[in-house]
Formats: sequence, C-alpha cells, structure tokens
Amino acid sequence: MTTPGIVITGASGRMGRMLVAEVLASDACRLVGALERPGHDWIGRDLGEAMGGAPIGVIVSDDPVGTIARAQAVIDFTSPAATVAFAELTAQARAVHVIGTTGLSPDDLGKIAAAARHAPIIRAGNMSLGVNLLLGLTRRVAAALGPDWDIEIVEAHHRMKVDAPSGTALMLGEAAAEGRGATLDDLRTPAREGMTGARIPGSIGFAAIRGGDVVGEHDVIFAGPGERVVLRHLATDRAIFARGALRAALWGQDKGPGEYDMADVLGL
Ligand SMILES: NC(=O)C1=CN([C@@H]2O[C@H](COP(=O)(O)OP(=O)(O)OC[C@H]3O[C@@H](n4cnc5c(N)ncnc54)[C@H](O)[C@@H]3O)[C@@H](O)[C@H]2O)C=CC1
Ligand SMILES: O=C(O)C1=N[C@H](C(=O)O)C[C@H](O)C1
Repeated sequence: MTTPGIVITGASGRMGRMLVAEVLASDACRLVGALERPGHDWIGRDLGEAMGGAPIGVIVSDDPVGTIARAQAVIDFTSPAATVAFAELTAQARAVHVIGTTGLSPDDLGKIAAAARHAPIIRAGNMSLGVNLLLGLTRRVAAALGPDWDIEIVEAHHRMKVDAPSGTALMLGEAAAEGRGATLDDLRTPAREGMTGARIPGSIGFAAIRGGDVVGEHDVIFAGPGERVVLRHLATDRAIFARGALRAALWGQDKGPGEYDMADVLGL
C-alpha cells in the first residue's frame, strides 16, 4: 500500500517551510507537490534547493489544478482568497483539505462548507494540542464562573501577522461563549478605542498585540470581584502547528465528505 501523497501550499511561507520539513521527515506520507503564488521566485525551482538544501525532486509550481490532482491531501496555510480557491480544487480531486489559514470571512466559510460536501475538510485556527485542550478548559471555566466574571482574550503575535483578532483568539472566544450558553456573535464586543463607555456586562472582549517574532501567545482572562483566573497558551515553535496539520491530513484519509476540526482529529 502506498502512503498518501501530500501537497503543501504556500511552501515558502513561515508555516509552509515547517510543513515541508514535517512531511519530508515522516514515513507515513510522501511530498508530491508544492505550490506558491504566481510570480514567486521559487516557481520552477527544486523545493529542496529553494529551501537552501539538497534537491528533493519536487518542483515548486503555480499550477494548482495539475498539482492538486496528484494529492490525497492538501495542507494549506496561505491567505483567505487562496484557501477558498484551493478548497474547490481539492474537493474536485476528492482529496483531504487541511486548512490552517485564518482571517476567513463568513462568505469564505460558506464556500468552504460547499466544498466540504464533496470531500473532507479539516479546519482549525490553531492545530496545536495545547490550544485544542485549552478550548475545553475555557468552555468549562466560563460555564462554572457566573456573569460577574468578565471575559477578555489577549493575544500576541509576530509583526508580520495580517489578521486580528487571531484565529485562535476567536476560537477561544467561541468556546467561552458556548460555556455561557451563547454564541460569540451574541457576546463579542467591538475593538475598543476612544470613549467606549463602561464594559457591557456579559460581553467578551479582545486585544491584539503585534511585534517582533512572537510565535503566538493567548490569555483567556476571567476577571471577577477581587480575583482573576487566567488560562494561558504560549507557542514557542511553529512545529506544533505543522505536526497537528500533518496528523489531520493522515486522520482524514478514511473520512467521508464533511467539515471537521482538531477536536475530531485528537478525539477530544
Ligand atoms: N491554524 C494554525 O495552527 C496556524 C495558522 N496560521 C495561519 O496560516 C496562514 C499563513 O501564515 P504564515 O505561514 O505565517 O504566512 P506567510 O505569509 O509566511 O505564508 C503564506 C504563504 O502563502 C503563499 N501564498 C499566498 N497566496 C498563494 C497562492 N494563491 N498560491 C500559493 N501560495 C500562496 C505566500 O506567497 C506565502 O509564501 C495565516 O492565515 C496564519 O494565521 C499560522 C500558524 C498556525
Ligand atoms: O499567524 C500566525 O502566526 C498564527 N496564526 C494562528 C492564529 O491566527 O491564531 C495560529 C497561531 O497563533 C499562529
């Protein structure tokens, strides 16, 4: 039996490079393609050489149709527009699509849901074991603490991150809202600036810090009368996300069409 062939999109990106290394180090799969955006200077080059090492026989391509046709799984950490386009092509190829891209709009999510009618899509704003455990803890603490406890989510990321709040912060906010028997749309408070007025009771607030090379830090703060509870996750190595994504790609091999998340993959 041959191992599943994996295509990595955005192969030159911060996550793309981690994913390539993770797939090449695994005996459970093969790297069968690497995609970059048209005009990128890696197009047409051997991926191993482009990454500064020995050739590996995979040429970086800007042709998603031909490349994805060879894949049993596509691991995709790129941009919302690229991910929506890849979702359609991956569904046509009946391959597993693992989506790590964040900043997706409701319209993007609708298109991804449509693609998932034809093939499995596993999507999470954070693929790490630690954050996915923290989601369950956040749900439980939010349920246990009453409405006198204000919920605020603070996240910090590197200076190149383009979306805010982070995908992880939004997942944590959704978990906190679920703990309160509501949705994040019900409880989310707009970003604060100027004369905001006092805090809306029961709302969930977000703050985003951007700077340097911070991999990803998230605090869920429960601020009550006279005390605070803080749940924290600190990512210090992007390999945690790549490891989770590859695990998802392999897990998805025998799954039917539909939308899945890391709780499904990890059995949480
Ligand atoms: N879910 C998770 O666990 C994680 C999610 N992310 C998310 O992954 C995404 C990417 O993050 P980074 O790697 O830091 O960004 P990056 O900017 O370093 O990499 C993105 C790559 O995608 C490429 N790309 C863009 N459009 C493309 C197209 N049409 N075809 C092929 N390649 C294309 C870019 O050229 C670039 O190389 C972000 O949305 C980020 O929030 C990042 C880390 C963990
Ligand atoms: O852009 C990043 O770097 C990260 N993005 C994800 C997010 O938006 O939460 C996951 C991780 O925090 C790193």
